[in-house]
Formats: sequence, structure tokens, C-alpha cells
Amino acid sequence: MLDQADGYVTADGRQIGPVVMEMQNITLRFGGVEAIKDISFDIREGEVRAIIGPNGAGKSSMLNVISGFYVPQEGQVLYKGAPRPAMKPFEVARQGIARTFQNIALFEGMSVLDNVMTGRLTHMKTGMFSQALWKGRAEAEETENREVAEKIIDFLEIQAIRKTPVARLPYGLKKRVELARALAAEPNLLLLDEPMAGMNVEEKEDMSRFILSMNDEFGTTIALIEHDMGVVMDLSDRVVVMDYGKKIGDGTPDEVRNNQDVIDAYLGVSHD
Ligand SMILES: Nc1ncnc2c1ncn2[C@@H]1O[C@H](COP(=O)(O)OP(=O)(O)OP(=O)(O)O)[C@@H](O)[C@H]1O
Repeated sequence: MLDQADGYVTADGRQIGPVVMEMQNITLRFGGVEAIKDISFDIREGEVRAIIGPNGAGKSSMLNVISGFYVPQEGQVLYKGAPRPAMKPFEVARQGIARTFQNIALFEGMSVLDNVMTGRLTHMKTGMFSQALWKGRAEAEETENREVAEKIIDFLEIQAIRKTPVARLPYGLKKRVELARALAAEPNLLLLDEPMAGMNVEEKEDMSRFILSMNDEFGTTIALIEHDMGVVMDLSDRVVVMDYGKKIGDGTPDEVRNNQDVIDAYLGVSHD
């Protein structure tokens, strides 16, 4: 039913909408290295879309194209039906796209709450000048942003550490705080860069649960890249598989799991 333009309903009753982002024949080069070779796929509203592949397959490069950080030499990215020009990070954020990073990028000296509040920056309308003139308006906005941040802190079950400086937290919790900050932006599209990397089994299970409930509760469209094929199979509606810069598979987890090219890539069989 994936060819229905308006979307479809999943086996577990979730509504998947129309295509929000379309990658058309993307090629990205770094000097002589072709990191992405003529890849096309789309991301639908409300789905959890994974991009997986072995080391060096081109996943991070692809996430950076999706986020607008890299502009491909060939092909184009359509967002909500319109070609997307080169953009600055704040313009990407204004379009409702948020992301997390593989190497956690938090303000280590700041508390969890303050870090999550930085996720609200794109929603702050009151500039310094009008803050000076309209104190009431600035205060109302601050309260509203704080309420959203607190709601997300509750949702991700990190209330107990809301005042703790991030530097003191273990790795798994830092990853969750980063997720909270991205979610605080109330994004339409959330990009997760190897959300489970470096986690133990229990932390991976927690992270999977939060990703799924975020998608369910807020209807957030999620695109994630991951090295480990196992962890994304239970999470994702559809999976793109990359190997040596090429797309070698695209479909439901079951379709991808049974694709011989995918099996070979993960077993290290050469594709020359
Ligand atoms: N900034 C860059 N400059 C030059 N080459 C790059 C750059 N970024 C990536 N590459 C090259 O592009 C190819 C794809 O790398 P990329 O990091 O996108 O793969 P990946 O699938 O994310 O790998 P990993 O799982 O190891 O993070 C590799 O050959 C890599 O060396």
C-alpha cells in the first residue's frame, strides 16, 4: 500500500501521511571520493525511516544532505514538494527540522533544563529590543517555552536530573537529554544520528521505547541512521540500506532483511 499518495495505515494502526521529503538522484563527492552515488528515496509524514549500512557506507553524508548541511553536486532535495536551496542551520531549524549528533553536542556546564531550553530558541519571537520595551511579553514567552521544556523532560523521564549539570551524567542519559533538546524544538522532522551508538542493551531498549512513543504521541516524523541493523528493525516502518555510497535496498524491515544484497553487505561480501 506504499504507493498510495495520501498515505496508509500501518499494521499497528498508525497513520502514515504523504511524502514530506524526497531525495532525487543525490550524488555527493568529497574531492575524488563519491560518498553518495545517485540515490533516491522519500520520507513520509509520521513514519520512522531508517538509513542503515556498514562503516563508510555514506550514512552520515546522507543525514547531512537531509539536514541541509551538505548540498549535493547532483540531484535535488524536495521538502514539502518544493526544491530546497542551500540553507544555514537556523533556516533549517525554522523549517521544523531538528537533529541529534553522533558525538553528543550539549552544553556540558549547563543544567539539563537549560540545555533543553536551548531547543526552544527558534520559537522565541521576542528579540532583545522588544524585551526591553515589552517585559510582559518576554515573560509570557519564557513561561510558555519553559512549560514545553518541562513537558518534554517529563515525557523522557528525566525529571530527577533536570537541575544536574550535563557533564555529571552518564553517556546514556546525555543521549536522552540531547533527544529532549531536539524534541523541545517541536520539529516536524527529527533526524537522529546513530541514537543507540555506544549504549548498553538496557539503554538501547529505553531509547527505542522513547523513539517509538515520541513518534506515536507527537506524530513526529523520524529519520535515523544506524550502523547496527538489529536495533532499527523493530523501530522502523521503512529502511534504506546503503553500501559503498549506493542504495542496495529499500523497503519494510522484512523486505530488507530478506534482500540478498543486504545480507551480503553485512556479511562483508564484495560488490565489485
Ligand atoms: N568531510 C569529508 N571529507 C572527505 N571524505 C569524507 C567526508 N565525509 C565522509 N567522507 C567519506 O565518504 C565516505 C562515506 O562516509 P560517511 O561518514 O558518510 O559514512 P558512514 O556510513 O556514516 O560511516 P560510519 O558508519 O563509519 O560513520 C567515506 O569514504 C568517507 O571517508
